[in-house]
Amino acid sequence: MTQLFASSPSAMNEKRGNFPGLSLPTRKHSNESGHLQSRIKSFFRINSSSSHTSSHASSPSGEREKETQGASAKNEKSSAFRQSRFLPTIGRNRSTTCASEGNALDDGMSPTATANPYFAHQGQPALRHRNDGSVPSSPPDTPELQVTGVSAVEQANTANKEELARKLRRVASAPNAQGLFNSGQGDGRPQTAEMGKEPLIESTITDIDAPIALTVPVINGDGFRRTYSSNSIKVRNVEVGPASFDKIKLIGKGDVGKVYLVREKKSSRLYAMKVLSKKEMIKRNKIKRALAEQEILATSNHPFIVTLYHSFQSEDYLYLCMEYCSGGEFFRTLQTRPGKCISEDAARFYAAEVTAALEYLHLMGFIYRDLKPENILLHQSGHIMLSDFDLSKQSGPGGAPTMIPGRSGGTSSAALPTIDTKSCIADFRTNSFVGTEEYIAPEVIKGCGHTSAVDWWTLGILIYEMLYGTTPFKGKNRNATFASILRDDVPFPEHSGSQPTSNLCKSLIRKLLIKDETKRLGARAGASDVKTHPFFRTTQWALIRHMKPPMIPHQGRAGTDTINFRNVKESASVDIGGTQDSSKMKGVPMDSGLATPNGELNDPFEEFNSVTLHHEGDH
Ligand SMILES: Nc1ncnc2c1ncn2[C@@H]1O[C@H](COP(=O)(O)OP(=O)(O)OP(=O)(O)O)[C@@H](O)[C@H]1O
Repeated sequence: MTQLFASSPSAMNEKRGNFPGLSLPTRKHSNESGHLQSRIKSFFRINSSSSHTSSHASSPSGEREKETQGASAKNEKSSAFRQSRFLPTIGRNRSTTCASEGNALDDGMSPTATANPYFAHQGQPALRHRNDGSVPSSPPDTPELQVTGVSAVEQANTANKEELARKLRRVASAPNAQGLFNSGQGDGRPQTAEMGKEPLIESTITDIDAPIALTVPVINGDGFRRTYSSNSIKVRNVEVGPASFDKIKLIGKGDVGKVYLVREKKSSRLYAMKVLSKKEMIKRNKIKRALAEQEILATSNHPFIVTLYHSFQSEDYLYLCMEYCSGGEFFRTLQTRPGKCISEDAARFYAAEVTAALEYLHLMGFIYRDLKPENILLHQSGHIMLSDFDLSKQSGPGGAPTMIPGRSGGTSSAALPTIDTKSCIADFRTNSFVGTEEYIAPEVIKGCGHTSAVDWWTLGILIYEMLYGTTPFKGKNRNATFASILRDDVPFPEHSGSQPTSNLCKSLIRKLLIKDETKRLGARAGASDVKTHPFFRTTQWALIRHMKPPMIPHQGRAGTDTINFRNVKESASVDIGGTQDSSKMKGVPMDSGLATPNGELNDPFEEFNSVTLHHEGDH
């Protein structure tokens, strides 16, 4: 068992730039709750007869880990996707950031974008490439807050560690480079038109204590409605506010937000609190992304997807109170390994967990779109947890998952019936230019729309990076990278220092990295295609949550020792310990420029849901 993350990071200067959304169709979801629930129900009905990822039962490690071992039928059902919930623990970390601060139309939510962002904009400075390893500026105007649990020495060392962290850092995620691309598209103001204008026709949670959960506001017309649909989550009106938490330490920083390790005063539990500046979101047109992230986190219920416990807002900030993944970023783990890579067996383990998480997301109608080691967090136990859903996209109502009979005469796994989760979002295409430079799929570069197949492409890149310590199409600049993505075969270097890669593994990578998305592995039946590839022949999908991860994060002495996180410098601290009740603090920052001609203020954050989510098994 390899113990990890203790070593100081070696100097690294690699960078990956992330992309902005160019345009997306407006979110139009009708009757989602019903669809989601029927999807889930039919999935479980089908799945009960097949071997599947979802039997993730209890997590054995960690004093704060929670187990729910459902004995009842209801519990068995829900436990198929999440039999265990983890409670917050420990850590130290790197963060992902936005690469650019375009002033465009948010989120790729503009309805107009059809331009090919690569060919139309080659050479433009729009998509900022953070080759200098710099860390974007933090959200400004964040007042100081009392910090507990951080020694003066540690704080004094921050500058040096920050320098190391910069070298370690290579990613900029979710940039809003739209401004780079979208001249002539829109007026550059935030897209508030489809936000919060439609009258609410239903705004109550009909039975917040019911085990099968429900719909929070439903918005009329072509608006979307939020749904929280799970047998094991109870949604309640938010039970906490900023003053309910003590801040311990800043552990991550993005371009509109910061992530703090916090302790809930009442329960003493640790959480990761993502605090997003409204002002910055408005400025950078990232409002919809934040709303989408909250929705996806609140809807998801899977052991490999970070758990949301509370979401609420104050006048200046949105708050997402999540499970604390004390193992930090998988990226950091990789970077601190010799050669920045891991063995094929270890790669198979992480690839399997990621596949399970993607399968779940697709089943729920979400395309993740930003898979990369930076967005894979490690739970204290060493299992993965996907995070950072601000680039994710929710499809409209899709089909129910269907059953694919096993192939007779195939391998044992191929002989089993499988689920076609692709059918859940099969027809959904979106056209944002989003992703991370080295991970971006050819169809995204071409700008002709993309589907959930982009997630299988990124899985191929991830597996490659785990094995080779670099990505396959990385060029000397963005255009070279894009050209290579569009044109080149996957290189499999075989120099003396490189570890041998099996033919099965190469076959999987090649199939995931097929440039034609319709021929790519996953195009036929989604995750089932991937899971039945012979590379995973030895993978026990149903037991994967019970397997011992190849690398176990170091634990600090105290739960608050964030040893697996980099030290993030905080220029201005967010006052998460304010005294006001969050529910009374909603509103638009006064200088947001969102006043209508009549002087009324549109609140772009009106649709942000303030909820507390009780997960089955948590106390
Ligand atoms: N639940 C968590 N547990 C532990 N650390 C976390 C958690 N969530 C986020 N972090 C840390 O904070 C960092 C920033 O989080 P995240 O990527 O979600 O923020 P972001 O503002 O969306 O960043 P970006 O601009 O890169 O998208 C992560 O890279 C990670 O290091």
